[in-house]
Amino acid sequence: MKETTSQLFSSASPSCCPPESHPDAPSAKAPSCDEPEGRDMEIKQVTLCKRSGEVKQHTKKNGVLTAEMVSSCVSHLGQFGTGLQHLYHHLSLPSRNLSDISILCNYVNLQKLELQHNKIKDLSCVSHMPYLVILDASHNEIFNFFGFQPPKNLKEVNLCHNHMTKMKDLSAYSSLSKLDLDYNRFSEISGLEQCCRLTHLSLAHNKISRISGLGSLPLTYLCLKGNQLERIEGLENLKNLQVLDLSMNSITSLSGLQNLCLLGSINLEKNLITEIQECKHIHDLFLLRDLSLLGNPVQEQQDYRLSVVFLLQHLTVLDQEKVTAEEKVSSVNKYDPPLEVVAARDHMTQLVYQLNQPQVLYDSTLPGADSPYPMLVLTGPQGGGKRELGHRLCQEFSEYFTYGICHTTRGPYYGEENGVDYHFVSDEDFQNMIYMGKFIQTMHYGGHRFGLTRDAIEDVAREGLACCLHMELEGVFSLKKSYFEPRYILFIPTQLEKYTDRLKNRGLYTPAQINMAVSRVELYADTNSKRLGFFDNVIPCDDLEEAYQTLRQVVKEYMLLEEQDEGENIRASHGSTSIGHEPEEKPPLPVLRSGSDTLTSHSATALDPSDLSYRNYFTKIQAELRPQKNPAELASIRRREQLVREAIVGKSPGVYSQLFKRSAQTTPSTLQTHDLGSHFSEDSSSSDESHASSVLSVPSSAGALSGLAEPDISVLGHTLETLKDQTMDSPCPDTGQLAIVSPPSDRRPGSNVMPVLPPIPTGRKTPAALSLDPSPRPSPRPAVGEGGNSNVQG
Ligand SMILES: Nc1ncnc2c1ncn2[C@@H]1O[C@H](COP(=O)(O)OP(=O)(O)OP(=O)(O)O)[C@@H](O)[C@H]1O
Repeated sequence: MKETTSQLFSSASPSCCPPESHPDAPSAKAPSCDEPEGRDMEIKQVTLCKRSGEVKQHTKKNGVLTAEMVSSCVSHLGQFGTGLQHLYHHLSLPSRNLSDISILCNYVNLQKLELQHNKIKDLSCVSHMPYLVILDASHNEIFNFFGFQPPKNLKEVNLCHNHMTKMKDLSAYSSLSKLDLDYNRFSEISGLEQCCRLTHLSLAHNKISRISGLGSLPLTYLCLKGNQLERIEGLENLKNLQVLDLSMNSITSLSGLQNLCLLGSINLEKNLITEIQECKHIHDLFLLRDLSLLGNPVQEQQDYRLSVVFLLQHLTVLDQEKVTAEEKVSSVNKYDPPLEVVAARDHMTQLVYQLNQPQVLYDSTLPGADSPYPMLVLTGPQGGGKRELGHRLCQEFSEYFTYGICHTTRGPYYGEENGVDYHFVSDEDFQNMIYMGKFIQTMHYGGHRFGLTRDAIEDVAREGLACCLHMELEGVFSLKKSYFEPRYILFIPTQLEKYTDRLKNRGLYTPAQINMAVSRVELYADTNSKRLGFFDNVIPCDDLEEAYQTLRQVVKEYMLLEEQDEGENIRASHGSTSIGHEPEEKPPLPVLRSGSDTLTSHSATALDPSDLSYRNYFTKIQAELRPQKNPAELASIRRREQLVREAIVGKSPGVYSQLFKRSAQTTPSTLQTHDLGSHFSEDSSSSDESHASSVLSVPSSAGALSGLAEPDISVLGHTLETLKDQTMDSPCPDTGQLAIVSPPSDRRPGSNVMPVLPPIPTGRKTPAALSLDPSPRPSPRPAVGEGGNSNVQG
């Protein structure tokens, strides 16, 4: 179309709008609009050009750009100037063998000029194009960097594949936003500091050995591919950078990228990065989605891909391959497995090695899988005082408890005795014990291994005592997967400064160990708040004396000692309501309520007390695997039932219910995010929430929720009915009063004895048995004291 009318041809003419008519235009000799000769000449030239291909050919050979060629290559008609003349403003002359384009001095109105793949050395004509916005002179023979006066509006310049060696000050090119200078011979970046609009800069395949001169440019894209860089530097202020290509250099470290928080893509292919740990430098770049380390030595490292995916969990593409969800999960499970995964793996390991042992008749004092052995597990962060409290408890209640001694590979602290505090063993022995299937659970902590053997519990049981243990959270998770069903009491520091000081005063730990211990407080608090009833009780341990008083109170109530002392009849009433339980069958010793006594469920089959098979460990697991109500539902039901019970027995939420405040809105939603495995362990004990606060006077922390939930009428109706039936059927034999007890669903499923069972095994606690014991157990004693009393690592 542009070649059909002479009028339009004339629009492309330099004569239409002389440079002088534009205030910004540099002085250039151009015919004025009034000059009829100019227009005539142009029309003539173009006509000539159209008629004679020969002439055109001839012009090309010379490499001199002619007006005819210009006329045939202009496009994009637009209105221009005050008079709104029609002008072409786009000239495209690629691959014309041009070397002389001086004629373009006359084309002052061009806005876009494409001259790629020619033989141009001189671009000075551009000085006459005040309106030029885009210039592409790539693949030419230009030596002179920006050898023209700055067009005011010049935004995009492509000078790739030329022969330029030195950059110059471009502060006059204030509109410049995109600059491509690939394949030149620059050895230094300079002169760009004032280009305050420059967002795209490419200097690929030059000879740059150091990144400099970028100041704080607003770059969003930077390519320095194929240079001679050895380190990443000078980028720290490029806060807008989103895409960075540093491939094909000799870079060894990712240091220098850590502040570029908008980076979304980094190409570091074909460099010399050897360490996976280098990824830590870009770990905090939360917008980073695409990273390529192809062709780096680091790729040969074992588990390279999983490690990188783990370190950079926001990545969606690594080494040009999509990061899959499976890879993300596997990497987390490998390098920072959730507690459930750690516990499941540990449980599986111990179980497999145990099953691998030649099957022998085991002379066990422990009750069978169907009647759990009473255990008390004190848990909490290291050095929180649980060990001291456990020892003290075992001293005061020595008739009922003694200390279960774990194995550890760590050396004894000053004052610790082998066989009293721990069985101190070598790594090799510990590993052998694993192979021999000795452990019920193990865990790594602080570079050492800890483990509870079946024998350790057996030793205590043989004495007719209940076993008291202390362990970290992972141990609890693992133990919950076993057939033991202890009571779990969490000791948690609520004043972190005080806790830190206590750890420091012990003089046993390095700052890193202290940091780790302190950081784990949150883990415990989180577990408590997100897993209803996971712990049976939570006791703050900022003040050890107070904590101990609470502990002994809790334990007394577990064992119904107070009720006995005070002549109360609650225990008797429990006995009287037990199905198939004769009063004379009551165990002679106080009892510990097991963690699952209070399992509250609406599944009749799961709670049928006459179903003895339920108590079988494997049946229990199968039952857990069956589809069931989701934890949020169960928790909600439990809360509501508890509300009813509390209302009936006239109990208000206990003092510790406020310890870890939770909101009714957040807890269920968090629960829903747990995996199925975590529900299992939770279900086996979570009901203790209701039990702890309904039957015990010291409620569990989970009781905090009790006042928050809106009662569900149907559930309340059901619970009220159940309780009514119970109380009607269960007159207290001693007092004749109606005893308030938990509904049958609150008891250990299948229990045919008191709901507070199991009993401490008494069979072997006889003087004879004790006197036959060749190595009487040392009496429990306080553990390593506080206050830094000359603690030396053994
Ligand atoms: N079998 C086990 N399973 C899990 N955790 C265990 C086990 N045995 C001990 N632990 C726990 O491992 C952590 C480190 O044990 P260590 O004996 O070194 O602690 P500590 O410095 O003496 O502090 P604490 O007074 O809490 O025991 C402690 O929190 C301890 O309770």
